[in-house]
Parts: sequence; C-alpha cells; structure tokens
Amino acid sequence: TQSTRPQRLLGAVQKKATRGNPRSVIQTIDQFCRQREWAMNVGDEKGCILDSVVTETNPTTVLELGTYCGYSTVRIASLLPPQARLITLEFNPDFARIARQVITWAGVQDKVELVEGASGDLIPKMKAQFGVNTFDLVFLDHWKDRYLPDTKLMEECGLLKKGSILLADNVICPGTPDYLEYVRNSPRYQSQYFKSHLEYTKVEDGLEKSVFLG
Ligand SMILES: O=C(NCCO)c1cc(-c2ccc(F)cc2)cc(O)c1O
Ligand SMILES: [Mg+2]
Repeated sequence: TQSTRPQRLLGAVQKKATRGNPRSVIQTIDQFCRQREWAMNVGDEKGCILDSVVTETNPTTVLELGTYCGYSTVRIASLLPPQARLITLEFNPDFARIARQVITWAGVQDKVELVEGASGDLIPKMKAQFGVNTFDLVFLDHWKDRYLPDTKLMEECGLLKKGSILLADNVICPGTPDYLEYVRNSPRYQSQYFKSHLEYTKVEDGLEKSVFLG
C-alpha cells in the first residue's frame, strides 16, 4: 500500500535527524520539503518570524491551531522556558499520529499536549478540561475559514487577555480575507503584517501579528 506524504516526512526525520535535537528535526523537514516533496509546514523563512515573535512574547501558555506534522510545534516548543506549555489542536487523525512521533523524536513532548479534534469544539473546553486560564500566544495555522470564527470563540470564552498575541499563517496564500479584515479593523486589536513567502516557494505570503487590547 502507498505511503502518505506525512509518513514519508516522518521517515526522513527518523532516518536523518538526531533524536532529542529539535533544530536537526526542523532542518531535516525543511531539506525534505525543498529537495523531495513540498509540504505545508510554515517553513524556515516564515519560521524565523515565528521564532522572533515567540522569543519576544516569552509565553507561558501557547495554543497552536493546526499541528499537521508538528514542524511549528517543535519550532515553538524548542523556544519555551521549562514550565511553559504548548497545546496544539489537530482535526486530522493521520496528521496527529505522525506529529506525535515527530514531536517525540525532537524531544519536546514534555512541553506539548497534542489534542485531536475540531478547534470549534475544543476551544470552549480549554478552561475546564485543560486547566488553561488565558493564552499568551496563539498560532493560527489550521483551516483558513476557521481563523475568524475561532478567534471570536476565544474572545467569547475569555481565553485572551490584554496583551495576548495572535500570529496567523497564510494570510495571503491560501488567504484568510475575513480574518484579516476583522483584526485590521477591530478596535480590540493592534495588527501588523510580516511580508514573507509561501513555504519553500517564491509566492508571496505572510504572517499577521495581532495584539489583543482587551
Ligand atoms: O491548509 C493549510 N493548513 C491547514 C491544514 O490542515 C495550509 C495550506 C497551504 C497551501 C496549500 C496549497 C497551496 F497551493 C498553497 C498553500 C499552506 C499552508 O501553510 C497551510 O497551513
Ligand atoms: Mg500554514
């Protein structure tokens, strides 16, 4: 039976990356995606912007929407202080199965909680079921038509506090027009666009960083 792209990506990690070394896992995935097969990881160019936002925020509690193979999960977790934690939500069970193995190979599993399910169902359970108060940083990288409804849901559930950062991938390609319009025009956010490129290509894309003003 045919292997899937996530399975082949995991194979490359297990063959070429050093166990317990997040940087080597990131490097291996980027090399795989440049030389073998494109995959929808945030990639190294946008990944450097992600890194700078994470380090500048110095978050204690992070939410990632859309795990895929765990590339950005590993990137973020590797920058977190010891007590900090990252909750990552993935709807697709096949992606989740691969991501767990990538996260463990990188050695960051103690900082990460991967939860399978629909973000719209899981976000309202964050406080009661996952012991979360508010998120310091949210990385949006899941279905592009879920960015806006899930942002409104996080507001309604009291999961954002004054100063919480939303960082959204793919605001140009594939694009999230309704989300962009919302965060750029709402008085409750201060938004900033970081121009970049679609992972592993020359196509324009970018990250939108939005600070919740309370
Ligand atoms: O759908 C995406 N993520 C959620 C997955 O559950 C996604 C898609 C693309 C992309 C795909 C196809 C294309 F032609 C261009 C872009 C890129 C990304 O970074 C993404 O995050
Ligand atoms: Mg993306």
